[in-house]
Amino acid sequence: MERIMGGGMLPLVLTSVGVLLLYRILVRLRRGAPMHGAVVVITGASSGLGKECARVFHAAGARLVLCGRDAARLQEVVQELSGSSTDIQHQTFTPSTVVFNLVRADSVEKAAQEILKCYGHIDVLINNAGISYRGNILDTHISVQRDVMETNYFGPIALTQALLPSMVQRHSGHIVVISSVQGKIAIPYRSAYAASKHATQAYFDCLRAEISHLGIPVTVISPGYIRTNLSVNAVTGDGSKYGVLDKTTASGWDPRDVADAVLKAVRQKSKDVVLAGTVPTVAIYLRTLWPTLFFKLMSSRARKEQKHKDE
Ligand SMILES: NC(=O)C1=CN([C@@H]2O[C@H](COP(=O)(O)OP(=O)(O)OC[C@H]3O[C@@H](n4cnc5c(N)ncnc54)[C@H](OP(=O)(O)O)[C@@H]3O)[C@@H](O)[C@H]2O)C=CC1
Ligand SMILES: CCCCCCCCCCCCCCCC(=O)OCC(=O)COP(=O)(O)O
Repeated sequence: MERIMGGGMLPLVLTSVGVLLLYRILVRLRRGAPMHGAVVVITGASSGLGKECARVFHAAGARLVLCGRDAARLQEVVQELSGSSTDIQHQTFTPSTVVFNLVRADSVEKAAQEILKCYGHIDVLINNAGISYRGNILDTHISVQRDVMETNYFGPIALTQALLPSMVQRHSGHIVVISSVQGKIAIPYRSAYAASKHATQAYFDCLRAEISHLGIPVTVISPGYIRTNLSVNAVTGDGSKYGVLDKTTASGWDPRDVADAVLKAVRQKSKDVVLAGTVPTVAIYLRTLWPTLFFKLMSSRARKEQKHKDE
């Protein structure tokens, strides 16, 4: 045996162990950061994409802090997650909840302190909460433009700025924001929403650059249509609720698939991710590479939509 090991087996064994180790390192690098025990804060966790993100991060073993305006609906999510057992490969933790309205600056500041008290620190902040809008600029009250901006832009950036110092102090953390394809291209009759998402993209791009040396990644995720109640909950030009499940929303991506992609982006610390089909992706490139054609297409889309409304 000694002769066999000495005469050729040893290099073979060492090479095999080396290859196996390399393989395990590559698999770990591909999978990205582990989520087990990570403290993950999710806003807008009571429904839609936020609720699905809660499900996938919970299953991955994260310690969740779920945020929303409605305490009862957040508790329902906690009950659902605590009762679920499918797909779970790790020890799981019962989520905590923090109830607050993103548009109220004082409540955001208080909520940030409450969030930090849950586990003493946070590892990942997922700014997901948001509201959409349907309307013609000519018929839209300026207060509606401001309200959408408060929910989708000022609220998330206020929460980010309130939580960031604790991440900087620990030299650790990760900021994530759910933007939209409409943070990259503006389509007619979505002025308030598209403007808030463009502002979101710009702010978090600046933040990424400013804190990259601190080892705190910033991930902007821009999905296309997702099958949620976003259009039902959208506001119109006079501030009333739109209340319609649009065909584009109803035929959108399954929120579970989008949540899986969010988990992957967080694990891999991706910087900017577009989760959309061919047409929106081509439209994003067209906006930069051939803007005159893009603007023509948008004008034609606006005319068609207006004609449809007039009929
Ligand atoms: N659905 C889609 O087609 C797409 C959605 N997105 C983005 O995904 C994110 C999630 O939306 P989605 O799940 O689709 O829609 P939903 O309407 O299902 O969820 C929106 C969530 O935001 C929360 N929210 C709304 N306003 C406030 C507020 N003032 N303060 C605190 N929380 C608030 C709601 O919580 P509650 O009412 O309980 O307070 C709710 O949980 C949004 O940022 C949206 O822009 C991006 C691309 C496409
Ligand atoms: C293959 C040839 C392509 C040529 C490109 C032509 C340009 C076509 C325009 C496409 C517009 C896509 C819009 C996508 C919008 C979107 O996905 O928004 C996601 C949301 O946030 C949805 O919110 P909403 O409230 O609007 O439902």
